[in-house]
Amino acid sequence: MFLYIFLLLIVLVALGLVIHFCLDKKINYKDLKGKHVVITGGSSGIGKAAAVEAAKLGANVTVIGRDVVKLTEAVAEITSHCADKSNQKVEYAALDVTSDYKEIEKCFSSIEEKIGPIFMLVNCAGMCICGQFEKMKIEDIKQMVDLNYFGTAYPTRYVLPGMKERDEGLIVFVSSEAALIGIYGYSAYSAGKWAVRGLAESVIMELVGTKVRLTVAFPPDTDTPGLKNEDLTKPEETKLISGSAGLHSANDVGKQMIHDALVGKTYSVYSVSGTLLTTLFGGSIENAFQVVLQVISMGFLRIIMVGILLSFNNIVRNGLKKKNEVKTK
Ligand SMILES: NC(=O)C1=CN([C@@H]2O[C@H](COP(=O)(O)OP(=O)(O)OC[C@H]3O[C@@H](n4cnc5c(N)ncnc54)[C@H](OP(=O)(O)O)[C@@H]3O)[C@@H](O)[C@H]2O)C=CC1
Ligand SMILES: CCCCCCCCCCCCCCCC(=O)[C@@H](N)CO
Repeated sequence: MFLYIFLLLIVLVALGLVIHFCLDKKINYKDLKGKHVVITGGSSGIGKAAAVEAAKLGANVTVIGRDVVKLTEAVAEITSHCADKSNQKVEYAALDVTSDYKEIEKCFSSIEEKIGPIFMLVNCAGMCICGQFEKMKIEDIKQMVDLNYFGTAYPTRYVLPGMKERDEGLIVFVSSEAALIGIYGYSAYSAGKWAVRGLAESVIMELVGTKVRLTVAFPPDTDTPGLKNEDLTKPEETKLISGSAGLHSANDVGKQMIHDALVGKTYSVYSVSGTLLTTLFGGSIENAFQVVLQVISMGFLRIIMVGILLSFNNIVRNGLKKKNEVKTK
C-alpha cells in the first residue's frame, strides 16, 4: 500500500517536472500603458467592461460595433476611466464583423494607421438566438456562425501576421461555457462558440515559440443587454440549465478577461462550473500543479458531471411532460 502511494507520488512529481520544463515561458504584462487595444463588441456588456479595464491600465482603446450612437456613448464612458486622460486615446470604428474579409481588412488597417499597431485584440462581438433547432429561422442559424465564428476568425486573421512579426501581442476569443457542453436551446449558438474554441486551441499551438499569446474565455450567463434580449425568447429548459452556472456581472467578467490575458492564460473561466467543464473537456495545460490536481481528481469529477448531465436530462423530460399536459387539456 505504502509502496503504491510512494510510486504514485514519484510518477506525479515526474509528470509535474516534465510539464514544467516543456511549457513555453509564461508571459507577464503588468499594464497596457500606451498599447493599442481593439475590442470588437466594445460598445456594450462584457466588451465595454473589458474596454474600461484596458483604459484603466493605460491603453489606447478602439471599440468596434455597428450602432454609432452606442459607440459614441461607450467612448465617453471608457474615456472617463482613462488613467491618463491627456495622453490616452479612445476611439470607435463602425464595422459589421460579419462583413467580407476585405471590409474587415480595410477597417482594421485604418484604425492601425490612426492609433498604431494593434497590441491586443479582444473578439467580443457576438450574440445568442436560442430555440429548438428545427424551429430556428434559417437566416439565424447562419448568423450564429457568421457572427460568433467568422466575426472572430477574420479580425484574428488580420492581426496575427503583424503580431508574429513584432513578436508581441495578445488575442482574446470570447467563447462560452456553452462551448464545453451541449445544451437544449443553444444548438445553433453553441456550434459557433465550439468553432471558436477549436480555432483557439489550434492557433495557440501555432504560437509556440513566439511571444504572442491567445486566451479563450468561457463566460457563464452574464448580466448584459445581450442576455436581457436573449432571455425574451429563451426556452424555459435553457434558462433552468444555464441558470445552474449562476449569473455573473459584466464588470467582473470583462476585468478578469483582461487580466487573464495579460498573464498569458490559455483559458479564462469565471465560475465553479467553468472550472469543472474545462477540467473535464478542455485541452489546455496551464501549469504542472494544475495537471497533477486534474490527474488526481478526474474520476471523481466525472461522477459529478454524470449526475449533472442526468439532472439536465430530467429538466428536458419534465418540460416535455408539461407541454404534453397542455396539449391534452
Ligand atoms: N452575456 C452572456 O450571458 C454571455 C455572453 N457571451 C459572449 O460574450 C460576448 C458579449 O456578450 P454581451 O456582452 O452579452 O453582448 P451585448 O449584446 O451586450 O453586446 C454585444 C456587442 O457586440 C456588438 N455586435 C453585435 N453584432 C455585431 C456585428 N455584427 N458587428 C460588430 N459588432 C457587433 C454590439 O454592438 P452593435 O449591436 O452596435 O453592433 C455590442 O457592442 C458575445 O460574444 C457573447 O456571445 C458568452 C457567454 C455568456
Ligand atoms: C457546481 C456547478 C454545477 C453546474 C455545472 C454545469 C453547468 C453547465 C452550465 C452551462 C452554462 C452555459 C451558459 C452559457 C451562457 C451563454 O453563452 C449565453 N448566455 C450567451 O449569451
